[in-house]
Amino acid sequence: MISIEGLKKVFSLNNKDVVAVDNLNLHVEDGDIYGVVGYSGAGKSTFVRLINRLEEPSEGTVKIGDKVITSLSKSDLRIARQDIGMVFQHFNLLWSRTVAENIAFPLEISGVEKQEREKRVLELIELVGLAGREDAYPAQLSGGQKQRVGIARALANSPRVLLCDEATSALDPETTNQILRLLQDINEKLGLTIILITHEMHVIRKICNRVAVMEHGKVVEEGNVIDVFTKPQQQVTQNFVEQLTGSNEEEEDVTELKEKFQEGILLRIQFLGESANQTIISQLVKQFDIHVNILQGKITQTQGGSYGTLIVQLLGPQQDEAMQYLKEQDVIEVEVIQHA
Ligand SMILES: Nc1ncnc2c1ncn2[C@@H]1O[C@H](COP(=O)(O)OP(=O)(O)OP(=O)(O)O)[C@@H](O)[C@H]1O
Repeated sequence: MISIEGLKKVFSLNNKDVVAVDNLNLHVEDGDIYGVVGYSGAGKSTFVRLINRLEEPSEGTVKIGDKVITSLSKSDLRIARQDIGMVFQHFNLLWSRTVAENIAFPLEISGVEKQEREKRVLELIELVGLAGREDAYPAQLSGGQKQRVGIARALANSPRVLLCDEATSALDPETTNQILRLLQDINEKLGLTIILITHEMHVIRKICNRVAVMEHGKVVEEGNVIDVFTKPQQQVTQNFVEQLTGSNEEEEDVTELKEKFQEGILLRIQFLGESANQTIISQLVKQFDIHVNILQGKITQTQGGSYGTLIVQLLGPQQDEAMQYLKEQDVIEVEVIQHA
């Protein structure tokens, strides 16, 4: 488990103090893919760099397993860092070295013998899907392939923790999805704990099981992804969730929908993540003498189930009974927008 207590980082800039990370507390369980999301300047990059002491904290402790990282001497820190891989937004590859040589680099530093090194490099190349490209130079690779090299290099010393600092932010959407799938695969295959920093909520949605939202150097909200997505508490979290659900636009549309669909009952159904909710609409149509007119909606999948909203119109003799049935289901929340 990773345990972070009272972490603080103050930079001094033109004789002014900038508090980048401010009394940050966080607990990450083994095997988590833990997402940290926040707007630019929230302190995410500083935070992730404090974990392996690429930045020295001003205050606080970072504990990984039974090692207090923040109290280690420089030489002990070097050894402890073999347990903490890191992936960067701009890959940070060595441009004059081939793919295989880039991946071998951390193994050379930790003194692994040549034969063992070559074997490990081949395993890693296979793992990240770069077979056949071992002799290419970074300049000859696509962005996604460069990041695969970055990931393989980060995994070279078989770390227990992988820190990803905006690992997909320089990539197009399709490549982002491939890299996220690779991270998920590695998490499952190797049981690796991943802390992933991002400003993109869809990255959190795709692969994280837990999320922390950062603002002004602090964690302002945290929890299981599905809980935070379905019941965001803070304004900043609501803004991030709206990136995915488009609920901002939805509010504007509701007035129009009410005018356009004046018959029957208009309902907003919020799906709360349980997989059981997926057949609710079809069950409704089977059980009651009604028509369901789906007017608007966005349902999306997370690691914890589906969530999102649907706006529907119920029409027919049993529309009230159908509405009552929906209200009794505890895997959804139902709000009556209009009842003719
Ligand atoms: N080396 C530094 N010296 C002075 N101030 C810094 C330094 N590094 C970061 N900061 C400041 O600390 C704050 C947090 O920056 P940080 O880069 O950690 O945020 P972020 O959430 O990662 O944002 P971004 O995604 O834009 O990098 C910002 O106000 C930034 O200007």
